[in-house]
Amino acid sequence: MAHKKSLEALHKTLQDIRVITFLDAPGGTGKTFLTNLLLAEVRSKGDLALAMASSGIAATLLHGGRTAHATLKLPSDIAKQESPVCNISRRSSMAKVLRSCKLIVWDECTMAHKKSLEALHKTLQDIGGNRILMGGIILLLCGDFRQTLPVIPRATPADEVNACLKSSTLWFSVEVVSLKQNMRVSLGKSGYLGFCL
Ligand SMILES: Nc1ncnc2c1ncn2[C@@H]1O[C@H](COP(=O)(O)OP(=O)(O)OP(=O)(O)O)[C@@H](O)[C@H]1O
Repeated sequence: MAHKKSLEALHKTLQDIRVITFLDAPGGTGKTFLTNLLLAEVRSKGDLALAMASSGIAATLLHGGRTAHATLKLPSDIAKQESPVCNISRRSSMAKVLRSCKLIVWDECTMAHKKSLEALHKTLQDIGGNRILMGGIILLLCGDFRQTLPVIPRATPADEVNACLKSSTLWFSVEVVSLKQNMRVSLGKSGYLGFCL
């Protein structure tokens, strides 16, 4: 299997609650395929796995996926707030879901504002009543920084870089796993491979 090594590396980092795993995957390298495999693995054991994405279209590709804004109830003016949190109270049903969740997958995370990740971190700590990274819940971020960075209206490139996840203090806790083989091209016709390269 083409993803054997990446899957092993992912399994290893996903065991460690002291790190956030980032699946670095250029287009066509099988990120959606692998993510759905992991979601199915967790759910097949009867555990809860949440799937979300920064954009609606990416969310539709994940099994049971929803947008990050809808799932986490992120404030719409998150960039303007000093220290935002998700609009999820400790006693809400969503807090219950998050408390019993084994894995959270966030696809196209590179489009998210760094404050969204920080808001999730603070909210999970609050809900879990602890000071552990992400409240002790395993988080898998997926995306490709070579594609779209956060969209900040009327911003300079510097503002965009400053808003991106890599500028967050939480990025020091991120372990990167990379996918390199383009599965879409290698599985397709050789003519298409020539066209792409
Ligand atoms: N390990 C695999 N074995 C067989 N087919 C695979 C494997 N990984 C990916 N594929 C196939 O390769 C194609 C691209 O995979 P996928 O859509 O998961 O890539 P992606 O990284 O999410 O791409 P994009 O970022 O463009 O959405 C799909 O048709 C998928 O079924």
